[in-house]
Amino acid sequence: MIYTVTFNPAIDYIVRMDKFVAGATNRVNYEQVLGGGKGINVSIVLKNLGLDSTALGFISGFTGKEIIRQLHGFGCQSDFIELPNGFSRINVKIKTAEQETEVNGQGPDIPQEAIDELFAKLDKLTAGDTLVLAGSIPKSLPDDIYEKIMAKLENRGINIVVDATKNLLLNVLKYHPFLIKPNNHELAEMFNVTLNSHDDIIFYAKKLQELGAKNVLISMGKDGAILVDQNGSTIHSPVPKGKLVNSIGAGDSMVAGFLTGYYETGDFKRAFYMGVATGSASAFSENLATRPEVEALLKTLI
Ligand SMILES: Nc1ncnc2c1ncn2[C@@H]1O[C@H](COP(=O)(O)OP(=O)(O)OP(=O)(O)O)[C@@H](O)[C@H]1O
Ligand SMILES: O=P(O)(O)OC[C@@]1(O)O[C@H](CO)[C@@H](O)[C@@H]1O
Repeated sequence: MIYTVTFNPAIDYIVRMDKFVAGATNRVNYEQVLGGGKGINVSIVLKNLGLDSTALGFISGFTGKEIIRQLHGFGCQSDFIELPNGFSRINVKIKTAEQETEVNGQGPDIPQEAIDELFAKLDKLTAGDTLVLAGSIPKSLPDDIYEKIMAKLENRGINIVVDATKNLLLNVLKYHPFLIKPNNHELAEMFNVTLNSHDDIIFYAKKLQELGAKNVLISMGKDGAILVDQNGSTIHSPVPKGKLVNSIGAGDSMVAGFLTGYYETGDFKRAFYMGVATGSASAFSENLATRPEVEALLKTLI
């Protein structure tokens, strides 16, 4: 079974307007309310591609109920821990033709008993399971929480995927995650460098491998992606042709596509192209990628 963990799920309130002026009253001409957060997006796209998963994490309040309602609407399973306090955050994504502005909520505090409950659920995972740890964690938690989860699950034959930034990611590398997916900006930030070429990106992706990651997938938005896999092969792919509509969740879709390609074929090259096609299929659509959209783009890549 695949499990995803979202520590800080969100309602994504996506609005479009001609122009956004800070300090003024702005009126939208399009709005959408989507249940999200990185792990939840991964679960939705996995389901769209034909793979079952169980979404874990913490949920709270009226927004939490809506997130679960939408997730179940996609046919996904969930086993969230309901917090007694606060409400799951609302993340506002403001889009104009020129720019995207995000205002992400902070989310509820997570008490120690709720963390213990999550650890008890994770303790039931067995060899052959996959665990996707994705997204930021609320301010109330220490930034070694992913590390603690991985330490507990070490040597149990569980494939762990981590999609996180900075220390949250760097601290888990010694536990040999199966897959990590920083974007090129996050990679540069981690090493405090400027990345000027694909060779630079490959060099630092390999450094992440030296630090312990097995497969390193670097996403580069409209410039495609690079994979350095556990067998030492490196592949680059541009994105397929299409029109950008909404890139929110493109990275999560890429993770879901990679896992689907890998579990269907055991082939990293196929997994990589499936990841790129799935990321782009989401970027080219208002909603997260569907299987027919992914298959259509995949044909243009390989
Ligand atoms: N403008 C775009 N055009 C085509 N494909 C895109 C575009 N943006 C993203 N993608 C696809 O999605 C993949 C992941 O995108 P990106 O690098 O933006 O991830 P990310 O930064 O993790 O995104 P997010 O945090 O918004 O989910 C890219 O490698 C590419 O395949
Ligand atoms: O604050 P985090 O957890 O880093 O990111 C949260 C978020 O931006 O990520 C998803 C897109 O990847 C959205 O559904 C959600 O709003």
